[in-house]
Amino acid sequence: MVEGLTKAFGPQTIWRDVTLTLPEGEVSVLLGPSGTGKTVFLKSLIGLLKPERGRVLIDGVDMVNDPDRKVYEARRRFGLMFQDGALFGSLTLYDNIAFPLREHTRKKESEIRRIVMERMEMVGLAGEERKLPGQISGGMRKRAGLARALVLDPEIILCDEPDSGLDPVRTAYLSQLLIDVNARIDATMLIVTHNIEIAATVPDNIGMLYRRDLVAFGPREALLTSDEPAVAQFLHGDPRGPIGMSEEKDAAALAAEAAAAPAPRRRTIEIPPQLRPSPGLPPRRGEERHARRVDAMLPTLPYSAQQAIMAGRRNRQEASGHGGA
Ligand SMILES: Nc1ncnc2c1ncn2[C@@H]1O[C@H](COP(=O)(O)OP(=O)(O)OP(=O)(O)O)[C@@H](O)[C@H]1O
Repeated sequence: MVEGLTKAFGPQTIWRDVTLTLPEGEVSVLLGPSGTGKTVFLKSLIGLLKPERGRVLIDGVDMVNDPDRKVYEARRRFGLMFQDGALFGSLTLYDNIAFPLREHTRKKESEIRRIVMERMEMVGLAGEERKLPGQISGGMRKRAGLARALVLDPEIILCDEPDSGLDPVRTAYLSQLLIDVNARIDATMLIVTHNIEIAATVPDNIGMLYRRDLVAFGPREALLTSDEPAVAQFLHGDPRGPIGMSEEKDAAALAAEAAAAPAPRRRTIEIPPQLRPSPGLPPRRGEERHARRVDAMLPTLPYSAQQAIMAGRRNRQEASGHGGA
């Protein structure tokens, strides 16, 4: 749970008064233009960066204000998947993935071996144990990073741009892998990405950081149908709108833009079905909890979001009625 979090570097406020609760066992995506502080946000959640104000509560431990020893202990509850896999270049994949177990636990090598092999199998890297990070593709490095994030049985998994540098096919595989991991271990997940395809198909919830603020956080359908100008511009990848090249446009620039060419009505985004776990895996418990939460908030959501949620449920029922997944 994040409460009133504010982070600045010197005079530069990155974001302020961010409050949100990551729903337990659900998958959430954090979107936002480059430089809005998404990575800084992830680092603040695990106590690597210290915001000036606010709290991050993980099972009673405040990752911002509690003593380092407690924060370090609580960090074990997180699995972290960084952009480039953040692997040690001189260690084999096996030793990279075993690293947190050797560092944080007193498990015997035989037990470590069992866990590492199981996680490598889970991410499709069985047989690659002896390779060095420099000998494998970027996609494999990311999967190795994910395997390493999983060895301590995390309750919360944070992924920083898991798709960066991947082609669309590898990105689709990785999306499926993230959903499968969620189905297997029921961890709370937060994925930072610019990738609209991931945002549209993977999460239960989406949030967006913009103008030093968490402008929205809610069910996937609510964000994807949002008419908030910055959210709609971002989702459509449109140069017209409040988001500028390197910073927000000021009011004069926006007025000049509107006078030069009034923005056409944007098409509503077609909301694709959310990915389901691969055959043979259990249903996601987070999905069931999400459905119950959404039921409770449904009347408070905009009409377009309600429609999208109901349509998605109808499609799912029809698909399962016809024997589909
Ligand atoms: N340790 C630091 N010291 C000073 N400024 C920093 C530090 N880390 C990040 N920043 C600044 O904070 C801002 C947000 O950076 P961050 O990497 O979190 O953005 P982001 O939203 O993840 O961007 P991108 O999507 O491009 O990765 C940037 O302006 C960056 O220069």
